[in-house]
Amino acid sequence: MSVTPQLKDYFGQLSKVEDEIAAVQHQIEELLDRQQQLQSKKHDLEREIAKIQKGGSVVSKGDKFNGNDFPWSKKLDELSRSVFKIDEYRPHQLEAMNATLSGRDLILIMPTGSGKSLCFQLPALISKGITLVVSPLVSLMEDQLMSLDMCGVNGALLNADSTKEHKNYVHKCMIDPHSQDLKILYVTPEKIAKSKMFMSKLEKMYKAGKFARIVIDEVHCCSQWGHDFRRDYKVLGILKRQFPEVPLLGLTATATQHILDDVKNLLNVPYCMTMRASYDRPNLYYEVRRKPKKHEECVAEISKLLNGKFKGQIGIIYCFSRKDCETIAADLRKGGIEALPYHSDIDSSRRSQIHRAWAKETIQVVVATIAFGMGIDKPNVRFVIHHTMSKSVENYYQESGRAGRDGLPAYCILFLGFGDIFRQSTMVLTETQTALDNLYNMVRYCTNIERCRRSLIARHFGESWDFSQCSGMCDNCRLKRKSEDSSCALTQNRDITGHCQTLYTILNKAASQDKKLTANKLVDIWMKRGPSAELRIKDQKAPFVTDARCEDIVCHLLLEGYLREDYHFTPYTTISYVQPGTKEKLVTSMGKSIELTLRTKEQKVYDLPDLVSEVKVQKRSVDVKPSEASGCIVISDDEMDSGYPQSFLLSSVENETEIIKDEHIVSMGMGQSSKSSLVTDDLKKKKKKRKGLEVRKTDSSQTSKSIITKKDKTKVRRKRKSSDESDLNKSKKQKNGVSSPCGVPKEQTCSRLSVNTSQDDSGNSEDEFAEIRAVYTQQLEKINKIKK
Ligand SMILES: Nc1ncnc2c1ncn2[C@@H]1O[C@H](COP(=O)(O)OP(=O)(O)OP(=O)(O)O)[C@@H](O)[C@H]1O
Repeated sequence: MSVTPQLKDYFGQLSKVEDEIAAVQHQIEELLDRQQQLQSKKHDLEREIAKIQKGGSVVSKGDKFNGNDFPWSKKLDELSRSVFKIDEYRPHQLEAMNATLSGRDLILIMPTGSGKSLCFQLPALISKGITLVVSPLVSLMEDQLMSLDMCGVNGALLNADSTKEHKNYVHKCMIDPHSQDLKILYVTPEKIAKSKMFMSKLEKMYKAGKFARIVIDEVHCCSQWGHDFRRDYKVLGILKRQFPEVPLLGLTATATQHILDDVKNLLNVPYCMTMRASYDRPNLYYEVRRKPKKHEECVAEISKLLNGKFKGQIGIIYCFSRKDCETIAADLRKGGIEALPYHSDIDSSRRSQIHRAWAKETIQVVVATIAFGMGIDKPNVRFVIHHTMSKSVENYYQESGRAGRDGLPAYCILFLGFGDIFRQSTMVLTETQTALDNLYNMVRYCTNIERCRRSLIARHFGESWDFSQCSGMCDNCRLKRKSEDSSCALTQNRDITGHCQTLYTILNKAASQDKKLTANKLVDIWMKRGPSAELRIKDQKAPFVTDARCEDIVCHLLLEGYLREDYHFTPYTTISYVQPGTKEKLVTSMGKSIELTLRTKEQKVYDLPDLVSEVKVQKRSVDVKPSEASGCIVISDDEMDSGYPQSFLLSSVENETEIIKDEHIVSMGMGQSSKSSLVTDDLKKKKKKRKGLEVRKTDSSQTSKSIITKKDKTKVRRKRKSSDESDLNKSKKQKNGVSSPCGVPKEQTCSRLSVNTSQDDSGNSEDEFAEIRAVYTQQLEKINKIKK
């Protein structure tokens, strides 16, 4: 299609508007950050003032319900101790219970594992009559009934499997004004939606003055904008319409403002009270890792975690499919890890068996689909690993939130794989209108390399949260903290317009041959490899970036609308192809430029052979300097100038991602072959004086060289200790973590680089996690101080 002047004009205007929107968006982000900081400061100041003025009580919205002077307060305290064995309420529990006991309709939003159930279970014992609890899963209700039973509370469940006798008993309790037996009745939403008989019993219960409270668990399921929409939840509005006098309590861990408004309308409680606890789970450490391309490598990385820093600890690995669960669990078992799969194809008795084995800690890890979900109430889950990213931020928050319910540090590690984006998108495509947007928001969370992950989650749920409170409890903040020691900016924007144009050329060439390309195939053709040679662009050179970077670019272009997914349905599967997006003309005709934020320095930790202590990165090769076998060597500028040590030229070391191995070394300067002969006495003396791990930049007369010197003996020793015997024997070839500026062109190398431990659990993981624990403890102290 030719571009007419009018069209050109419109495109020009569109481009300007888009630029302005981007600029405004940037300002909004900055202002929101500032707002978060100010609000947090404001709350701290208010607390301090309140402490002084009121002898410690905190002014907050829920204050009205915060007291202990309600008619039921004494009984509430008694029962919490005697029945539930609880000495102290958690934040918002008391306010929520007082509000619902005062007859207020309330939606309570508290993080996973924060104790929402108590907020209706305890009031149920105080109120006259029966509390009706609508819950989405029978297993969830059964778990709760089991715990209630252990506390001596009489609860019941009605579902399709209930026997006639059980139904009769429950119906009798519902309508008999004298029966005080039953306190809590659990039903599925289907029961409300489909059983007229049950509704008539509820009417009678209402008339008999025995309808104490309506509780809707996982209340976000009402909204089709939510991540867990249940059709039958939509009819629950009937409850408040039929029983307006009965207080309603909605519970959820996740609801954006938009979902909340929707839920309130659907439930016929548009003006009900909302209590929202912070989404932040300060004890959870969030991290996103790039998923290794090969399945075996990914399993190896996970095994390393499970046998390393998570050894002896209990956790969950979430996978995309049932097949993935089976394969990964089997592979982990081969490596000696007690892992079992859990998914909906496994029959329910076996599932319960696996759940019990995990709960009793006879297995270390459950490798599960999201079927292993709601209602998991194990307090000491120390890690949740996502082998495949979740389909929305809400899902991720819920799934990862199963870690650390005891409040102690726990780790949430997500492996982001390029292909997983498309596996998920073809899956969620037909779910709800917003499913794809939700997925793309999740991808945005994963690909964000700048912002604090907990503030990204908080922002997603519309919460103002001061990200400075994270202080290193997510990978991005940790890197930021480390980079503050160096003089380099952590990120920089790169122009990727040329790459985008190349991709358009490839896609258009494919279209002209009536072919469609998946994202992976597009990257292959762009990288000039794979079978579809006829689609390669003749004059185009393979981009001088890694696979990973190519994928980042495609991903960014998708998220920003320069590319789009185009789905194709076959009788067996759905395929996602990539097409130019709606913004194609902006780039091809209007000269619009596109930028992508990248890390200035790839703070990757490399496994270097022991021969290497120093790396100088050039385009596709890396010059290394030999070290002594211990890996502890100091090379000063003088030594460099004096011609020591020899230089090795490494071949085929791909920027950023490759592990540098001995076989990469194709030449050694000046024929040096014995590493022991490389170490002079003088050097040995010097190395003892130095400590720390740093990268220095030295300027020779011709070029500026990036040099990494590895000086931390203790670190190296610790690393060596941790690797097994055979590794030690092979130590001439492997495992000596040194940070490298690989991938950064010479002129962009930094004077100091720090180690990205988020990518490394081989060497100093214990140090790293000790550090995280220390940060966490500090935070906890801060929080406790504020609370007091
Ligand atoms: N005040 C408290 N003190 C100590 N433990 C508590 C307190 N309140 C609740 N708990 C315990 O915390 C655990 C989690 O509570 P609960 O299952 O109610 O969480 P939840 O908020 O409903 O989580 P989810 O959203 O994941 O279902 C339970 O074992 C519960 O007994």
